[in-house]
Amino acid sequence: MSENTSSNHNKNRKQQQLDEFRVRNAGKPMTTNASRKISDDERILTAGKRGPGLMEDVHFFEKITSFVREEIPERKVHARGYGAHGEFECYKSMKQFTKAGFLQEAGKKTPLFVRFSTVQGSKGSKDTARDLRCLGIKFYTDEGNYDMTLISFPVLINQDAMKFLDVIHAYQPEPRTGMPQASGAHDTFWDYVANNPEALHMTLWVMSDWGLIRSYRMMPSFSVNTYLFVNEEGVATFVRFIWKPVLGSHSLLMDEAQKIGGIDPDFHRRDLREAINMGAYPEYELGVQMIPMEDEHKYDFDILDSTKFWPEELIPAEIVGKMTLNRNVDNEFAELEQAAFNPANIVPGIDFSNDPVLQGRLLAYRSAQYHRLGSKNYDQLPINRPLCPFHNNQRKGYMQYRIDVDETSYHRNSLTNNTPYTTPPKEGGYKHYPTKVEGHVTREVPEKFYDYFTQPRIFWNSLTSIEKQHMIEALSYQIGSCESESVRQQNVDLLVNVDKEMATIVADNVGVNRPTGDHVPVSTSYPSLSQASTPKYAYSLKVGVLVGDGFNGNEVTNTLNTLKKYGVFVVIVGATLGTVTGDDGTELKVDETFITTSPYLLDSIYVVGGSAKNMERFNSDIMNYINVAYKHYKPIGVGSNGHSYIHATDRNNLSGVVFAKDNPNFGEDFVAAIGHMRFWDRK
Ligand code: HEM
Repeated sequence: MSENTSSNHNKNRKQQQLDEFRVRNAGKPMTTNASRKISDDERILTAGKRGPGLMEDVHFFEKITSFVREEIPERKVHARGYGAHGEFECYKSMKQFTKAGFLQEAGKKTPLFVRFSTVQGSKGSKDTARDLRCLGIKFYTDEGNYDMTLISFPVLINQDAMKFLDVIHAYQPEPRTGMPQASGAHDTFWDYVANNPEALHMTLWVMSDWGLIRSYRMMPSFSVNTYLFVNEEGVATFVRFIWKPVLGSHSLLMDEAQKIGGIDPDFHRRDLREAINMGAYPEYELGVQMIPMEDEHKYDFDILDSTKFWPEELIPAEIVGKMTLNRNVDNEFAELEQAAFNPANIVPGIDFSNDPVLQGRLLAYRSAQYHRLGSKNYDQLPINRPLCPFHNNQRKGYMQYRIDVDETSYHRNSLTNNTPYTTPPKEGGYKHYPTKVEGHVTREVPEKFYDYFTQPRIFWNSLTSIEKQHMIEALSYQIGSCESESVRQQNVDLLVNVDKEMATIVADNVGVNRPTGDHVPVSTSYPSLSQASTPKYAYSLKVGVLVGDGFNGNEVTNTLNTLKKYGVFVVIVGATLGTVTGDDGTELKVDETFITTSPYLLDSIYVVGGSAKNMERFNSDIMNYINVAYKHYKPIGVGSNGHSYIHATDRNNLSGVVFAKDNPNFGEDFVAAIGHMRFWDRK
C-alpha cells in the first residue's frame, strides 16, 4: 500500500483515490525498481579504482535508461500549461433541461481537475504569450468522467475540424526556421489569416486585451462548440458553456506581457499556485446559454458555427454553479502532463451537436493521447481514472494495470451470463439524442458560415477606445513583424471589412497602401464583449511595498493592516533580503529585493521610502519602480515619507496616485485605487 503524502483535511473522493498512488520517498532506503537496496548511487562499478566500467552495473543501467526516457511527446497543441484540483458546486437544479447527475440538485458537489494552457508555444515557452488559452476540466462525476474543454474566447479560428490542422501549421514555428516560439507575429500565420477569412474573427480576439490575461484566475472560458442538453423526457436543448471568473476578466498590457515573458516565464503558473497556497482559491461561475431546438435557425448567425459567438445580450448565460480550485498538484508530470481531456467524454444528459468542429474533435483527442501517453490504457492513470468502476471487454495493451479475471472478453456469451451487461437508457445507459438527419453526403458549407465580417465588426464596435488602441498596437506589431509586404498588404485589405479607420492606421504603421473599400455596415455592439463590463477587486492583487530602514512605523503598520483586511497580497521589497526596521522599532521581513522582483510583476506599488546602505542606488531603484508602474497606469500609494520621489507640479492631477500625507483615510483610498486596477486617463 502506498503512502499518503497530503494532509487529511476535507478530502473529496478523488483526492482519496489519488492518495492510493501518492508516495513519499524521503526518509526511506534507496532501492532499485525491483526493491534491492542500493549501497552507492554516485560511482559506476569499475574493475579497479582507475579501471573500466563493468557491464554488470545494472543499477547504473537502470538509472541511465530511466533518465533518458523520462520525457514523453509534448501535446501537439497546448504543450504549455498548468492546473489544479478543485470542485464544482451546483447552485440550482437543471433537471428541466438535462439529466446530467452533477447538475440535478443545488448543493451537489463534484470533484474536478483542471489544466489551463496556451496553444502555440512548446512546453518550455512563456506563460504570457499573446495567444488563445484553453481550459480542460475533468469532472469526476458519479456517472463517469465528464471532460469539458473550453477556450478563453467565445469563438474559434476555424469552422471545420479539417482546417484546424492547417491553421496550427501556419501558427506554430515556421518549418524552415523553427521560429518564432510562442508568437503568431510571423509570415505564415498572417498569410493564413489573409487567405482564410474565417480566421479573422478569432485573430482579432487574440489581438485584443483578451489575448493577454493577467492571471488564470481572471480568465473566462467558453465551450465555443455547441452541445446538447437532454432531459429525462428525451427533450434536447442546444447549449454552450461559459465560465466567468469571480475576480472578473483582466489583462496585461503588451509591453508588460513581453517583459514578464523574460523576467518570469512561469508568471501564470506561479500566480495560480501562490493564490491557492494563500487560500485565495480561484472561483469561476458556470453559465449556460441555451437555445430551444425550434429556434435553431432564428439567429443571423449559424449556431453551429464555431467562429461565431452567441451574444449574451440575446442568449443570456444562466448561472448554474461554481468551480473552486483549492489544491495544487503534488507532481507536475503525474498530474498535469499525464492528464488527458477529451470532448468525447460526456455523461448522460449531455450530447454532441452537428457542429463540424466538434465532430472532428471527437476523434482527434484519443488519437493524440494514445500517441502522447504511449498506451491505450492511459485512462487507468491516477489522474484520468474515473471514480466509478469501469467494465468492458477491452483487454491487454501496453501498461495494463488491471488484472481482469473473467473467463470471457466478448459480448453475447453464455459462460459469464452475457456480462459485462449493457444498461438500457432508462436505467442510466447512454443513448444518443435521435437528431433527425437528412441530406446528401457532401463537403459543402452551410450558408451563414460565409458571413465572415459581421461579428468581427460587432466585436470592434463593442470595445472601449483604450481597448481599440491596444488592438491597433497589437495588429501593428504582429503584421509589422511579417517580412512579406504582400502579406502585410493582404491583411490590411482584410481588416478594412472590420473598420476602415483601424485598417488605415495599421496600413500606415506597417508601411503598405491604405485600404480601399469600407467596413461592413453594422453598428451593433454588445457590452459583454468588452472587459470593461467585468467586475474588479483589490482582493488578491499584488502590491509591492518599497521600503527601507527608518520607515514611518505607525503609517505603514496601519496601511498593511488595511491591505490585509481586503485580502491584498503584499510583497515587501527592500534593498537587501533580511529585515527593515521602522522609526518605532517595527520590523518587516523583506520578501524580495529590487533585483529579485520587478515592477512588471506587481499590480501596484506603495512607495514608503526610508534609508539603505547605498542611498543613491536605493533611490534610483524606487524611481524605476514608480516610472514603470506609472507608465502602465497602475495605482501608486505614496507614504508621507515617499513624497520626494514624485516630481510633479500638480500632485492632484496624478490620476491613480494616492498620497498618505494629511489623509487619515489613506489605507482605504489606496485599496480603492488598487481595485480600480488601471487609470487610463493618466497622461
Ligand atoms: C472549440 C474548439 C476547441 C476547444 C475548446 C479545444 C480545447 C482544447 C483543450 C482544453 C485541450 C486540452 C489541453 C490540455 O490538455 O490541457 C485541447 C487539446 C487538444 N486539442 Fe483542442 N480545442 C478545440 C479545437 C480543436 C480542434 C478543431 C482540434 C483538431 C481537430 C483540436 C485538437 C487538439 C489536440 C490534438 C489536443 C491535444 C490533446 C492531447 O494531447 O492531450 N482541438 N483542446
